[in-house]
This record gives sequence, structure tokens and C-alpha cells, in this order.
Amino acid sequence: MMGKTLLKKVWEIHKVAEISGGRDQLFIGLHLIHEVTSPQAFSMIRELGLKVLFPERTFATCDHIIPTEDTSRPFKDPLAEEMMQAIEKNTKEFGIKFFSPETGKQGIVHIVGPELGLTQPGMTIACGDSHTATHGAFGAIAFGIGTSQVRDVLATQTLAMTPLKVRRIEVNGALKPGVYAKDIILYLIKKLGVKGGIGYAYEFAGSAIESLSMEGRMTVCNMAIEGGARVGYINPDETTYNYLKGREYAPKGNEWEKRIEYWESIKSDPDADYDDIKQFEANDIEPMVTWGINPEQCISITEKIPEPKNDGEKEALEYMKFKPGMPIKGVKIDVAFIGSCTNGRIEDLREVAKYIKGKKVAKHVKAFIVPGSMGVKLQAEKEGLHEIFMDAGFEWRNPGCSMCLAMNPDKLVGDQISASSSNRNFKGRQGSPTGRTLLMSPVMVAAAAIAGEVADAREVFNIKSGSEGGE
Ligand SMILES: CC(C)[C@H](C(=O)O)[C@@H](O)C(=O)O
Ligand code: SF4
Repeated sequence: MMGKTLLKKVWEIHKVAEISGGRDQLFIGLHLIHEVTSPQAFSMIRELGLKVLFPERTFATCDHIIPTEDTSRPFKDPLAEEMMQAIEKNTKEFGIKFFSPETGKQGIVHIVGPELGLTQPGMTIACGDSHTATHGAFGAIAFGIGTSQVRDVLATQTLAMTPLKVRRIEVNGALKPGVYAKDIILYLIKKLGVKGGIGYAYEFAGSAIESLSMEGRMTVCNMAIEGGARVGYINPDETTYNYLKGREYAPKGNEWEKRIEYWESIKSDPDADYDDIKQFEANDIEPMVTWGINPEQCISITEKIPEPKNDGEKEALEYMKFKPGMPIKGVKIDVAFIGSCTNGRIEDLREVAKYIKGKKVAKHVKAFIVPGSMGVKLQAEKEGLHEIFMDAGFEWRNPGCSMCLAMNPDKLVGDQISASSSNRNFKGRQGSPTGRTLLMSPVMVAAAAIAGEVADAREVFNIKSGSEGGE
């Protein structure tokens, strides 16, 4: 008999029953909520006269609507204030822990969970947010759910789920200097398509993936959904355990050793039965930039914008006001945004600080950095990174989703072009119906901010072979 994948093992451990339509009822170990997709779920619970079954398994934060400049209450936007009050009330009434700004632990839900050690290998994790696969970086089965499923988890701590196939995606070899986790995932989405992962869980593996830090692994898993895969994960290893050890909610004392045994046991077996395997070479990956309106529409910084091959690409070129044959390098930018659950972690900020020290943001560019959480902000300030950013002309903000989705006051204006470290370049994504988003790694965003146009960070920052790269 063939071995099993992590997905299969964790699924079997959490399976409560088989139900109609080929679905399984899965126990959900950890439930994370935020202010956007939870209010209606709580209303339904109230209307049905139900309780939250395991309030100690749900944790809340506020990230999407929170302003990053003036955070004083009441928020200036009445809708944001209303949503904040709703999550305060709901978590209080149902006995759920809320990482509010007053606790000093607020931040983007996918940054807070790992940072506090809530996210652990071998768990099932659900959250009413499509980027929940981020937590799969720890070897958890983590997926986004809709509001009615948030209700189901609150009421029953279980979900009805259709089993997934598993595609192992190996990236082997070493990344070139100036090439990052973000470039890996953009490259993979380009190769496999934005719909390529539908029905699959993506298991990311191979030496290039294994040598990533936890931050880099989270960046890769974060965008699994952009490739159509609801789940993305990486088998846990020493890197995972070292990151987790000592964090607030991580197991302590004897429990730690026992848990490691469990974590080791749920890894994919060497002879695991995969539905598909794809292999790539890290050496083929260059710094990537999107030119279109979905993350698959991307090229390396050295390439030219392609001739459109289908209606989708035609539509993208029209929206972006780009011409085929035009190099992406040299496209003038208006805004530079560093942050989001893809690239708003401490390691991203350290890497940017390392290169922009002593440099200046181009005069016409509005550049700002939004730490992913209060924890990230505090750590960055301890290390003096904020001073490097501000000296260079970046604004240093308070944590939240910010211009990733622009549900708060941080918005593009008109058809402005933003160089963004986030994960979605959909039409109108960053707050203006005609706004244009170019996705790239945080170091590439920093290079664009300084050059005033899309640039090769390796040239702007003199990143040469032999220097370190590839987080
Ligand atoms: C608001 C929320 C439901 C949404 C998601 O599910 O992803 C957001 O986080 C996003 O990135 O578009
Ligand atoms: S940072 Fe962006 S992608 Fe992440 S949860 Fe917030 S809005 Fe969604």
C-alpha cells in the first residue's frame, strides 16, 4: 500500500462522519474570525437561538476596515465604527477572545494566528477569508470559508467539506539573489494558471521551498488560492518548530515533546500517493511583476508585455492601458505599498530596510509601509527599521489590511498605478474603479518607490550573486 499525504492524514484524524454528496464532516481545531465576514454569522446564531459550541477555539481580530493613520475612536468612517462595535459586542457576548487594538495584538488575521503560536502543524483551521491557506505554511490544513460556514463552525465546530486531490509542487535548487518567495508563487501561478488548482490542495515541496523561512513559506501558501487551490501547505520541519517554540499559544513543557511527535507523524510519507506532481527549478525564477488583472498575468522584470493570447488578456491590456511589446521595466508608478497578509511580516520589513537605508523615495511617489500586526510594528520599531523607512520618505503606518483591499481610507485615486506587495491585482482592487495594481515582492516595491518606476531591484540595490537572497 502506498503512503499518505499530510492532507489525507490530517483529514482522516479530523473526520467526524461521512455525509451526503460525497462530503465529510470535519472537526475544525482552530477558527479565526475578522470583522467583515463574521457579523451575519453571529446574527444567524442569535436568530436560531444557538450558542457557540467551543468559544475557546475561536479567535478574533480586526483588520480590513481599520484605519492606518488616525486610529482614534470612534473611527471617522461610521461603517467602520459600526463593524468594530459589532465584533466587540459579538466576541464579548459569546465569550470569544478578541485581539483588539487595546490588547496590543491586533493585526491581519493571517499574521496574528502564526505570530501568537495559534497556528500549529496537523490542525484543521478555518476562517471566513480566502487567504486562510497562509496557515498551511505550518503543515496545517487551512482554508477559507463563507459566512454561512462561519455560522456552522461557531455552532458545531465542524464543517461539511468535499475531499481534495493533492498536487505536489516541487521547486528545487537555490533561488538567485534578489529573488524571493513572492516571485516563486507568482511564477507558479503563471505556469499553472489561476484556475489550475481548482479541486486540489497544493503541497509545496523541494529544496527551494524547504530552505525558505516561515515568513517566506507563508507568502507562498498565502497565494495558493490565487492559483485556484483552496488549500496550500508545506510539511512541518525544524524551521517550523523553531519558529513556534516559545510563542504565546504554542505548547509548553512536556506537551511540546508530545506535540512534536504528532507533528512528525502527520508529514507526507516519502511514498505518498499524489494525484499529480509538478517540478520546477528555482534557478529559472526571476523577480516577477504582474502586468494584468489577475496574478497569472505576470512576467519577469526582464520581459516585455506579451501579445494578448485570449479575450482575458485583451481585457487586461485595455484596463491597464499597456501595449504589447512594452517592457514592464520603466512603467512609472504613483504609489508604493508594502504590507498585507502576503508580505507584511517582520522579515519583509527587514529585507526592505536593508536595501533602502540611505536612499530616497522618488518625489512623485506616495510610498507607505503598513506592518501586518502590532507585533510586527513593535518589533520593527525595536530594531529601528521605522526610522530607516521614514528617512527614505516612506510613511510608517498602523497595522491592518490597508490598501491591499482598500476597505479603509487608504485608496488609489483615478487610474493611479501602484507597485504593491499584496496578492490581488483585480480591477478596482485598491480602492479606485480604474486603479492599476502591479504585484511584486516587497524589495521590488521598494526599488520601484526609489526609481519612481518599475525597476529591477538587483540593479537599484546592487544585489549581486554571492550576496544573500531568497527568503
Ligand atoms: C474581505 C474578505 C472576505 C476578503 C477575502 O475573503 O479574501 C479579503 O480578505 C480579500 O483579500 O479579498
Ligand atoms: S491583507 Fe489583503 S488579502 Fe490579506 S486578508 Fe487583508 S484584504 Fe485579504
